[in-house]
Amino acid sequence: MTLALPSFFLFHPQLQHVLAKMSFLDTLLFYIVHMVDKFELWHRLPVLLGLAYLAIRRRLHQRYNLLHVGTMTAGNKYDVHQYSHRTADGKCNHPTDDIVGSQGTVFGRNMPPSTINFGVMEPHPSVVATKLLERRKFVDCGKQFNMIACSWLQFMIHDWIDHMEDTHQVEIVAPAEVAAHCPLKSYKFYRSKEISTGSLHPKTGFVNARTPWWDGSVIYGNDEAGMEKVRSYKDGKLKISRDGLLEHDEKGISVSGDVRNCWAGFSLLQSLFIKEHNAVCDMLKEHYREFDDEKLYHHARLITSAIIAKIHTIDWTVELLKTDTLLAAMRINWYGLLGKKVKDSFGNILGPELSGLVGLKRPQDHGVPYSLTEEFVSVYRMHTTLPDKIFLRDINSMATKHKSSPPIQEEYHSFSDMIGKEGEKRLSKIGMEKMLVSMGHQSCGAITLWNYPLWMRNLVAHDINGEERPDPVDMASMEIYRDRERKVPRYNEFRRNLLMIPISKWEDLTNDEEVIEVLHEVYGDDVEKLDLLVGLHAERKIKGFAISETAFFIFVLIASRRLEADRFFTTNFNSQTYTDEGLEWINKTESLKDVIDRHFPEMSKTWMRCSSAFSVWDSDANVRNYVPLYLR
Ligand code: HEM
Repeated sequence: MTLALPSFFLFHPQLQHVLAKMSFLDTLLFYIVHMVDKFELWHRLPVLLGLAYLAIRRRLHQRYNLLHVGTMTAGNKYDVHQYSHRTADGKCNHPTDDIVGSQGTVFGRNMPPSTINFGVMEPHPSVVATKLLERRKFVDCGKQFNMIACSWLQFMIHDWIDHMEDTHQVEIVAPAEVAAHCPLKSYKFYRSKEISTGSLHPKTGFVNARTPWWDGSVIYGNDEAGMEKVRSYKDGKLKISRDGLLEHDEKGISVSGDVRNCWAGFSLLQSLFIKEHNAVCDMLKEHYREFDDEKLYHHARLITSAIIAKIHTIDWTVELLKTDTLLAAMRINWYGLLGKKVKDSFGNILGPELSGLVGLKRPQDHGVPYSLTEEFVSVYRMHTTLPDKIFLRDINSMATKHKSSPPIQEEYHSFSDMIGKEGEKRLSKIGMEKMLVSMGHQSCGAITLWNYPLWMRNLVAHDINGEERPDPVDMASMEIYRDRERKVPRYNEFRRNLLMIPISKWEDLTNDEEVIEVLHEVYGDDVEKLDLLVGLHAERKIKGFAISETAFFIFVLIASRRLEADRFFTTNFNSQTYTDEGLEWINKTESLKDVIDRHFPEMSKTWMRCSSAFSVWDSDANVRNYVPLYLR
């Protein structure tokens, strides 16, 4: 039995194709979602109804937006009991296939590769970058998100994804129309490495150089060699220098799990979580005297990775999507509808909705082996969050009653000076505490058009080993090229594939007349041509959201998947694998502020007025709301 299609979708063959595959129940659920979307309603609904909408959406995306790229079994069976820890390269996590999720596996997809045949140069990426992306005047995020939150983004990206490159180069030459405004008239870069998948659809895929699991590889490395480099081989600990910052090799490159395109704020977070790892080792050693270096390392890695995942879930994301519904949704992902107290007392006995995804009896991949996806990479292109300068605070002065000190006027650094080896040198002069307090007080860039840092249009990018490349690149235009090269659908096709209502005119996207005028200039009247990155930055935002709704729906699917598909957050999230004390450590850590308090006991008391370490530190704390969350 089929239901009549809403008129919005009748003209879009790909979507009809998806609907044709839907069961009767899913078609019905899709109609509910679609009706709510027509009235742009879900985020205005009371919390419980909003949660129901998101639950339906997630179910639909789990069924229709997970595409495996490659053959279904790539690896071998193995004895899970031999691997009660995370391996260096991400192997041996999936219960029956040792390769799934390991370094060097192929990116999955949330939708078929783009079917619309615009050329990779249409319109020219440098035109798009110059006319629609490049920063005119820095737009910040207000008090919602600070530079720690921005660095956290990169800290996570470098845990999960990095497209491997080919040896063939592409050259992009700016056309005459914009050449005078492009810092680089031409630049070269390597194509993304595309390999045959051995399956029919898609026939090719792109390779992830990092382990896609939430395994802390940003500090632990992505393979044996990376792991060996960072371990001290004493009491399970990782290498860290006396000033609390990363150690450096003879070339001045930091010793850490990931060194590519790093900047001082990113390396600061790496140091903070190495400190955390080492503190966990001390705690474990005190309670489990029989543990040797190896056991301490593996347990501390599991615990620290879980803390990172928990902070991202119930602290960072809650600040990114600051609404009651998302506060409830993210806490449900970790603790379930019944909340922390019930879960702490009884464990995960009632399944994903009531007890959360963490601690489920079995990992759940919805029939598609775990990987991160091309679309996930694309929606995380958030370089507009990076500012032009980093302002330093004087932490020796007295904090004012707003727990703030003005930036030291003469003490700021151009952002580009904070990158790579130069950035590391500056960071060691600034020191960890001053940098953390300064980043806490500075708002990061807003995810909007005309906010792409100009300095990134002439960027010296790094090789995988942190060495500077000889040829600078124009990141703004390269990002446009990358999505097209990887056949990620453009904005409108992307929305249709995500069961969202496509736009039919520029006014559906934004009210900003100036933006509409330039969209016309670049894309004419053809909304199908609109690049995903531009659409995500132009889209009207939901109140409280720092990102677009389109990007958010990919997060709804993938944020859950990172937890529910991972054996170490499900079957093995128990005291046998983590130890009792380890679970207790994770349990009592609810936020980044808790981690900061552990290592800098006076810092938040003196400098942080707000509730989360990811909002601007001199902003007001959340006002206590006496209405229970689910009744709001
Ligand atoms: C100093 C800070 C940063 C620098 C220098 C930097 C630089 C780069 C470079 C050179 C690439 C590779 C581009 C390519 O070859 O396609 C890249 C990729 C990327 N960056 Fe950044 N980035 C920085 C911060 C961030 C932040 C804050 C985010 C926020 C989410 C971010 C998200 C991404 C994503 C999603 C990719 C694509 C990865 C892939 O293709 O697999 N980056 N970045």
